Amino acid sequence: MLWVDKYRPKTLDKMIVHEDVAQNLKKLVTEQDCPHLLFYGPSGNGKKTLIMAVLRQMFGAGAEKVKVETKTWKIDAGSRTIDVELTTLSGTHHVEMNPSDAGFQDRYVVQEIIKEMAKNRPIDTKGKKGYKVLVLNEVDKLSREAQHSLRRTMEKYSASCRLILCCNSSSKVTEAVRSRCLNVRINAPTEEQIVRVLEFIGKKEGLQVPPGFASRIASQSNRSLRRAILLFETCRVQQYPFTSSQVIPPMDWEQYISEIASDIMQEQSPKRLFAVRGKLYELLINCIPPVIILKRLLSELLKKLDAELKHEVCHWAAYYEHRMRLGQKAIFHMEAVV
Ligand SMILES: Nc1ncnc2c1ncn2[C@@H]1O[C@H](COP(=O)(O)OP(=O)(O)OP(=O)(O)O)[C@@H](O)[C@H]1O
Repeated sequence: MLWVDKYRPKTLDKMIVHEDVAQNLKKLVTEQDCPHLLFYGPSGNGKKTLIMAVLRQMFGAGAEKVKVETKTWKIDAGSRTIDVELTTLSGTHHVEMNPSDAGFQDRYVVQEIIKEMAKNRPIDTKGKKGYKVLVLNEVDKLSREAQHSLRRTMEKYSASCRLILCCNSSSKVTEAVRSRCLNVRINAPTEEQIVRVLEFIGKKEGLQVPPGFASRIASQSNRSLRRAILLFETCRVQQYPFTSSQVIPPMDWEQYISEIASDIMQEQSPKRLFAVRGKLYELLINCIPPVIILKRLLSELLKKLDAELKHEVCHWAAYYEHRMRLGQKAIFHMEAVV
């Protein structure tokens, strides 16, 4: 098991960062009827970890037992029937899914599937009526229509179901949905907090970590906890015992993008564009999200460009990034930027 999974804190009391948020959530879950929750913040910093711990606090250790199901739903949309395939993770008291996976059919997922799940009210062990939790990931990627439907579901079934929404950017979630949830922002941890987590893992693994080594990893991690832990594990595989001068390798996909940026700068011809397209495909095949590729490519290009061109390149990158979000085939838009 990778360290990021092995050392993911399981309960709200064991959090090494965001302890204050965890304690507030604990109070909320134990003392009151929990509202709908919206977790947002940069990637790799503990949203999922907190959500899992909240579920554990609500339903006990049983919340961790989940089964993965991929089902095709037949949805009646007026004159025709639509097939929507969706993967869900379901436990006894909760269901987790990523409704934006259904692409432009996402509103059917919200209108039919989520509504159906929200309707059924479970009965707890004491015979009282309990509630079900639906965890929806990447809600910022949902279309407007889907978000409007979500708002209706939230209102109508609030007695039988609680929603826990998770996303990177709350500005892409409509005001109507945001205002019906308790918004929980999960900030990127500081470098000191990252060092604390790395030292904790080092201790658990029984490693000798030279002074300053953890803080070097933290400063290269871009304040992402997941990235810092992955880098730490890469260093461990590469060389142990650690030395204070040991090179911390960059992520290979990042290095690959930096090569693409050099290719673009060296020559601007159809032949080179063709070669770059192949490399972009390679990244997409390895499941690097297109938006992340574009962002990274832009930051690599900005390092190499003349000051007067920077503004224009940023403008076109932003323009095509927006179009990419509206469209389905990312490669066209990435190529347009190149
Ligand atoms: N409070 C914490 N204390 C210690 N380690 C943590 C904490 N929160 C998260 N981590 C570590 O950071 C890793 C990444 O966290 P997590 O998967 O929760 O991020 P995320 O914000 O949900 O990311 P994404 O938005 O990309 O899904 C976890 O695997 C875990 O090892």
